[in-house]
Amino acid sequence: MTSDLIMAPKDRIYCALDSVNVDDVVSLATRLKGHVGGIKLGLEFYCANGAEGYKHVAATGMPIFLDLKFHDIPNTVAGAIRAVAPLGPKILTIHTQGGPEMMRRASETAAEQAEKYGLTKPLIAGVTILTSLDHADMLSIGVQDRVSDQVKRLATLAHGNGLDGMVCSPMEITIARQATDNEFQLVVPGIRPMGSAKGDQKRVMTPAEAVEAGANILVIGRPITQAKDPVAAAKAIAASLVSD
Ligand SMILES: O=C(O)c1cc(=O)[nH]c(=O)n1[C@@H]1O[C@H](COP(=O)(O)O)[C@@H](O)[C@H]1O
Repeated sequence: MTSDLIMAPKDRIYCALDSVNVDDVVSLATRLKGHVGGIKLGLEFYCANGAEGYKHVAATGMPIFLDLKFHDIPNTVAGAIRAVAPLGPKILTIHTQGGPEMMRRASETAAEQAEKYGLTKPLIAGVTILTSLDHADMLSIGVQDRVSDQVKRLATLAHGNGLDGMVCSPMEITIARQATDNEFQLVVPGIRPMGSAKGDQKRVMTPAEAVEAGANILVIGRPITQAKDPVAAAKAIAASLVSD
């Protein structure tokens, strides 16, 4: 059995609201409330709107996954985590390729800051290999190993250096779980309901397949946000998830 922070199937879904428009994001976050577990704000939204924009979305009461994928030297990543910690995100991302010391510093800093501000420590999830990359892309940047082997290596490193979870494609869920433990939270983008466009995603599965494989959290953007009726799309995805 996987230790899971999530109770109802819909709570596994974090909808990626990738937009620069605060009003649009607040409006969609409000409409999705009760139908998904939370909202993911990423680089596009945060670069345009910063902490002030974040606070408008947080005011909807939706849990927020702040996905800024920090990737820098340990001191700089620790400083970035200190800067966003007071916002109280539920999940934060860093890149595992920043290495073991960076991951340890990120985790320690998140814990220190949570204590300082009386907040729950955010789940620090390490991004492994982006879901938009395949073996040929990895070869082009000099990584000879199969994607699954590299994800396994990064999973072991993340787990051993204080991270609470990791981001991987659905195709590596099984190998990531084997390399870690049942407490480790697997945050999984690259989710495409049957028949929806892959766009720039290369390593994908359906929501139900990903949950069956052991995903804790599903990150889903365009299949919900670009749907004619985003709430209906979110509800259909939640209904497709088998309750475990
Ligand atoms: O860290 C992420 O959330 C992430 C990692 C990854 O490997 N692939 C990936 O797509 N994501 C994010 O997940 C979301 C997926 O959006 P859609 O492709 O529209 O469902 C985007 O906001 C990405 O930034």
